[in-house]
Amino acid sequence: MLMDSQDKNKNEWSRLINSFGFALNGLKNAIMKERNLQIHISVAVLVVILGAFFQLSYSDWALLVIVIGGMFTLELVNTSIERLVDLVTMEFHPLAKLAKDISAAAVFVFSLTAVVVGFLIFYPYMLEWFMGNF
Ligand SMILES: Nc1ncnc2c1ncn2[C@@H]1O[C@H](COP(=O)(O)OP(=O)(O)OP(=O)(O)O)[C@@H](O)[C@H]1O
Repeated sequence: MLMDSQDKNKNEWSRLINSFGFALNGLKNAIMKERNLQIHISVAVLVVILGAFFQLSYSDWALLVIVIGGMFTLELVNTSIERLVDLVTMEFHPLAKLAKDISAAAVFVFSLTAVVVGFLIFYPYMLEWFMGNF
């Protein structure tokens, strides 16, 4: 009985470790193949450097982390939808077009949101910096 529950626990752990492995594999594949994701990573790095330069507050960092994480997540979901559509059909199909276009629209809407949030976060710091330096 004790052995059974130990085996079950071990099984649960190995399933958990396996699913991390699958997720990392998906992440690696998307980063290596998706140009948009590479652009987002470069922009995120620049934004983090800018954040360090302006010494953002904890709450502003938290907002930035949510926006950057959300952007990556959405881009990964978009990539996954593109792959799924390609798996279903390589022929031209109006529904395939709609699925890809709407998925791309979701990324676009969040990108605009991220730009606005970024502006709202950085504007006061930039203003203060300009006031102090000019
Ligand atoms: N099977 C299809 N049927 C109809 N339209 C399609 C189909 N596949 C792609 N499209 C259209 O062509 C556009 C570009 O397709 P593509 O597969 O190159 O996707 P993408 O958004 O450029 O993604 P990526 O280049 O990152 O793989 C889509 O947004 C969609 O409008």
